Amino acid sequence: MTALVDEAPAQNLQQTAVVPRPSSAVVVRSAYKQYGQTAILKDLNLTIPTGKIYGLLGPSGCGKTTLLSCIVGRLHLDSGEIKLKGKHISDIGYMPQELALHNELSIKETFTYYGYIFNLSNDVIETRGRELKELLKLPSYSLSLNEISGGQQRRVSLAVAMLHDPKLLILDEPTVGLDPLISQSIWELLLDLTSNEGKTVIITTHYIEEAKQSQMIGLMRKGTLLSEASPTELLTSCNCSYLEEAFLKICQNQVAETNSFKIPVKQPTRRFSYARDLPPPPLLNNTLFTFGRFKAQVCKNIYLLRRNIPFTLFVIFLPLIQTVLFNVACGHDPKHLTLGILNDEPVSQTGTCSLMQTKNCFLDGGVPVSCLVLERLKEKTFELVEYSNSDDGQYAVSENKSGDSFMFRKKLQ
Ligand SMILES: Nc1ncnc2c1ncn2[C@@H]1O[C@H](COP(=O)(O)OP(=O)(O)OP(=O)(O)O)[C@@H](O)[C@H]1O
Repeated sequence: MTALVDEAPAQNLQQTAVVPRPSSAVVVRSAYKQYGQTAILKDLNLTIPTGKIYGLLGPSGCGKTTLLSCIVGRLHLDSGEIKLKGKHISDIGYMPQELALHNELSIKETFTYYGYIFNLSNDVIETRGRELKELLKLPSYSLSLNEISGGQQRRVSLAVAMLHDPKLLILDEPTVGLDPLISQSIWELLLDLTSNEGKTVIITTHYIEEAKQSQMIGLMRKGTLLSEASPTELLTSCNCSYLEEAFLKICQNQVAETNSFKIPVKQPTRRFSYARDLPPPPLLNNTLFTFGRFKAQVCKNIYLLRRNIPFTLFVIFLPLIQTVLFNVACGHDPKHLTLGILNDEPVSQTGTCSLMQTKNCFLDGGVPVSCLVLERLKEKTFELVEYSNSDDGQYAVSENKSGDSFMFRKKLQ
């Protein structure tokens, strides 16, 4: 078993109860995750109340994205537990840190594609799309994603996460690189969604001060949660005016505690060797086929093919050309192919097959079999060059219609 790095356990300012609150939208208990030999999440506990914005803060590389990926089921925990209030994938809207959109699709086509995935009707997609376009100040519907800026693409990605009106929104750095006014309008939208529509939002951000608008803040460092409290509680308990300052103090306290008491990190209660022993994903999906997804994929492929006419023509006409070439090349008799035949069977005194003989059956001693074969070959398109055995030597030369000479070697007796 790999020893996990020694870190102080999380000091939850607000609550350390193991039993989740009944209204919690997400509960994570004793979460462990490692990549290779490196532990990324270490005994992480986190509780996200329903109907609130939960700001997950922490320095780059502390494991925020890994945690969110485990919550949405993209990654599996090595041990521990994640419980979600929602049971279906459509209860979650996830905006990943890296943009996972098709750059060739237009904004409208992107909405249609993701709308179909979540079984939305065309009318709902149209109405929700227009609302989100307005709210998030998106550019023209007809522009494709590779024609708009990175910030605009992030807003399209946010709109896609919100399109199906999920109960839980998981947003990985939605405001990075955005105009402060647009960032502020996004925060206002999120506040409205939580206070008026009872949605829950988990948001990660590098801008610690903007997270002040969350109702709950989780401070993460090196794979553990240092603190989980409301912004006011954090500021009061640390006696600070700014969250940055409070975060710094909490980190310093953690380092001091680790150094003075050498607090060992709690080891995982269970370690697993086989994939089948891994904790179950938070959302179970037992469906083999979803019509909405199928429709979305077909639709997306049609959009992409429409964008690339030469490729589409190639895809349609290549099988056509292949079929014609196959039919021309295979299954025909070769034309103008000179075929020489050395007939060792005595056929007649003149050494040639007589047409008269073909009237009799060869079993009655009438037509030699070789003559029948030759008759059939003459019906074909070969140019036959015949030579019959007349015992006059070991070689014989003959010519075809074009005047080419052929030499047959007689079989030695
Ligand atoms: N697929 C992977 N294989 C190996 N290591 C990985 C993998 N993905 C992430 N890591 C490592 O896990 C650690 C945590 O990464 P993660 O993306 O969760 O951090 P983060 O807190 O979201 O950082 P940021 O704020 O910069 O996005 C990093 O050290 C990263 O190098």
